[in-house]
Amino acid sequence: MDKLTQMKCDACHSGAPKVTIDEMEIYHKQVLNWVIIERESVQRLERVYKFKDFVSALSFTQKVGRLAEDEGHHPAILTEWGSVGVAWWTHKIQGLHRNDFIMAAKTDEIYKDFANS
Ligand SMILES: C[C@H](O)[C@H](O)[C@H]1CNC2=NC(N)=NC(=O)C2=N1
Repeated sequence: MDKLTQMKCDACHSGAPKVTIDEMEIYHKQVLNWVIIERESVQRLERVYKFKDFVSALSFTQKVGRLAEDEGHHPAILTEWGSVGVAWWTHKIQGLHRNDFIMAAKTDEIYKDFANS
């Protein structure tokens, strides 16, 4: 199984396939801190990251935003004092695509720079 952090997102299009249950299980093993949750009939990946203050939370948010722009795939983000909630799903297919697991893994990589601060 290739590492999600080394993959690039595919261009999103409405005909793109959602991940199968088997793929979901395989990919989820690399992003175990994320939950797969269905909201308004759309499956998504969600994780809440903790920070020492708002400035750190905002800095992390900006880095995730830059990653999203670089990959052309964007999250829902809730930035608060001390925490940032991130959700990944693919709007075009109203569900989970491999892109979302790639982005969750890359979001975890960004957090490594903050985890011990
Ligand atoms: C035109 C643009 O690339 C597309 O609309 C992209 C933008 N970012 C996206 N992000 C997410 N999460 N899902 C999408 O379907 C999506 N589509």
